[in-house]
Amino acid sequence: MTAEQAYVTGLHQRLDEVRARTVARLDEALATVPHNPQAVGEREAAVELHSQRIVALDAADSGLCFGRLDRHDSDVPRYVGRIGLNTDEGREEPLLVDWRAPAAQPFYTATPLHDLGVRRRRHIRTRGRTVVSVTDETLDLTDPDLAQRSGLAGESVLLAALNATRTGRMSDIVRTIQAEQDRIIRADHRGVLVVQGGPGTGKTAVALHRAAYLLYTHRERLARSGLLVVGPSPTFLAYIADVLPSLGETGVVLADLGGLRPGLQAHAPERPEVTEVKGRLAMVDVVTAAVRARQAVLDQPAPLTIDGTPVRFAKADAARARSRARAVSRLHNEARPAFARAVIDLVAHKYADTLGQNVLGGANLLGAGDVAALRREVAAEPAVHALIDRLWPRLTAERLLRDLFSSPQRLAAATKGWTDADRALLARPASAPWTPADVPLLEEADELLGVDDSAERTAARREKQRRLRHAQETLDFLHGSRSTDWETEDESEELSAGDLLDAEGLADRQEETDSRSTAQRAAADRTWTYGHVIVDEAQELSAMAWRVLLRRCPTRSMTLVGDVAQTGSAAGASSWAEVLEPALGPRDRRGWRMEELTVNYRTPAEIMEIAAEVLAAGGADTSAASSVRSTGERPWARQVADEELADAVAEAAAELDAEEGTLAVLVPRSRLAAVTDAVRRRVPSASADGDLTAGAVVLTPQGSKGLEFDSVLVGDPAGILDEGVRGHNDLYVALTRATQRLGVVHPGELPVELKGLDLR
Ligand SMILES: Nc1ncnc2c1ncn2[C@@H]1O[C@H](COP(=O)(O)OP(=O)(O)OP(=O)(O)O)[C@@H](O)[C@H]1O
Repeated sequence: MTAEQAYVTGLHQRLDEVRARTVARLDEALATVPHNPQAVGEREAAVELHSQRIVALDAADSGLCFGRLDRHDSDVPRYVGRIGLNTDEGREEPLLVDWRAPAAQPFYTATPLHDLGVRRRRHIRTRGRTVVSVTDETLDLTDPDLAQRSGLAGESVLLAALNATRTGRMSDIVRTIQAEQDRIIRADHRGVLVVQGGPGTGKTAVALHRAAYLLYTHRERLARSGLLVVGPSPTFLAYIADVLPSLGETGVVLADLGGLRPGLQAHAPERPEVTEVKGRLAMVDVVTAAVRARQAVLDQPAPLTIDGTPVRFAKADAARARSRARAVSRLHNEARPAFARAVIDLVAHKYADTLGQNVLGGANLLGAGDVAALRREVAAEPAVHALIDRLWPRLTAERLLRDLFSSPQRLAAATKGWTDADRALLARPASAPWTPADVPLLEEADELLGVDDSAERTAARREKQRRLRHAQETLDFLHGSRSTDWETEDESEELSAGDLLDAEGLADRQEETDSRSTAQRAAADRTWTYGHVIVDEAQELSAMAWRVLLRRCPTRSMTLVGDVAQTGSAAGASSWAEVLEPALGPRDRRGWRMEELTVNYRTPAEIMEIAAEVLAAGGADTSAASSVRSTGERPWARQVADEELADAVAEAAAELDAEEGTLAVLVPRSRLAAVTDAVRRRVPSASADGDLTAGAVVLTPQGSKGLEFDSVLVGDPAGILDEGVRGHNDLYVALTRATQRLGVVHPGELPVELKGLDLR
């Protein structure tokens, strides 16, 4: 241990040196005064690079080095840690190998049967900069202890990590990644990789470590294109938010479906049946029909008056203008200027016809120049613009959908062939808040609307002209104030700003450079396409949501992790093929490939036994992953009268809250408000807003997706079974959130699936 302490101290010294040098470089970059737009860009890039590096170095400080490999063919040990470090001279074996580098892989995957040249694997545990323990594994088949081992790498270190009390924030697992997880983390980035695994198999952990691995391995490409991680809810995103920064990676966009649209937080709750309808692929046709319905023709001719002259705009004119516009662009707003031009042309010609006839009482003798003048007159007429707005309004996605869902007539026209019951699910007032399931619909609408940016372009042109004028004035002033008295050589050789720049260059220089990071720019841009997209709890996504994600990632470099046995939403998937084939084609024929995780690291065996019964009763064709550990603590059930449920749950919550670690109370949605009130009265530290670090939290099973707690208390399991669209899956999710202990409080009979619980 003393030798390892000396080595680790050396590594920290090296880390400090590298950090000091990076800080100096950052200071240097900040101090430079860029003289042209390119230099501004270079400066920004240097500042970004050094700042990122400092963040990564700081993140690596805690637990810097955690492994050592002794190999058959080398006397020099290989140390594995959070980042790579080398000496200035560089030497064959780096001081520290980044856990993501190929040279570190044997630390995670070497076994006695496939030792990959490794003789001994050493796990080094540190607190701050102090080594607190060293655990060795010899990968020697003749080792007498070998038969005792389970095949888990670094078993005692792993079990210590798994038994640790939870904080309400997920932490990284770099020290104890298991071989089956490592294979997925390092899998080829191309194509769609689906990771199926039961609860607690580390899917989320693997997905996030894969993000860090890909950023390390494809840094150049992903630094430009960005990486998106999609999770099921804002609570979940808060839960995982620390993992990537702790691995030194901050440039990743984290979003849930409701937060994926720039500038919108669509998180209002919604009935599951409504979410299901909105998630159907048929909604593409509904949105398409809604857009086309806004490209109207007239029911009857529209009378117009241009400068006192009546002009009749007929139904056929509207139809002609519409076909002309549709021929110009598929996109509604982009086609609008063409529609406006067509209407103005048609009105101008009619106007010309009327005037020409009026003047001469016979054939129209007005020339092209006259018609052009009349056209300008027509274009200035407010009534014509009102007509254009009525027939082809400029639309935002938000306006389109609000108008659609709040109008029974529009809705009926856009959902031909639907049942009245399904249609009724879509109806809502215009003031209703947005929900996550609306986001794919809004995006679908954007795709059909496009943007009519002619106004922005005109404004940008004007702005550029303004800057040019200002720049020209500045240059004129500089020239004007320049000394004309060329007395000395020196002075004549002095360059003024005007010699180096023309007005255009100066105007460009005033244009703001975009100094936002890739992640910031990506998150603010709906049309951004990412280099890689990772989706957690991917089984929950609807067909419409898949379209959004595939649009964000046309290269299909994606990792989808989830468990089809945990699907709660009716819009989600019960088999990967069912959801992915329509969008991606068949498995393994370049459509998508699948990897599986098989070991449950979270839930103790005692609880998994019960959960497996629930899974089987729900008719799942998968079996639950096996647990790596047992706690010896039996899960229990307590029966209470229905009207006492909230108080009894609060009582039991207070008992569990006295135990170490975090606590979740999970109840059906219909009980959420009453139980939350009761629990908050008994356990004052309980969080009201889903803050997982508060100690105790009350959630629905749906809201607990992807999370974990030391203690879980399920209230009214029969209610969970009854209320959910896939009730057994919901109860399965609830039971498998526990890392240590589980209690169930039930009114009435205990559901048969839970008969294995100890009765209290
Ligand atoms: N190799 C590992 N070393 C240490 N801890 C691990 C390892 N793998 C998983 N864990 C821990 O197990 C727990 C479950 O992991 P995670 O949340 O990633 O599972 P999951 O498969 O996403 O679960 P679910 O589908 O139920 O949400 C976490 O606390 C995680 O840190």
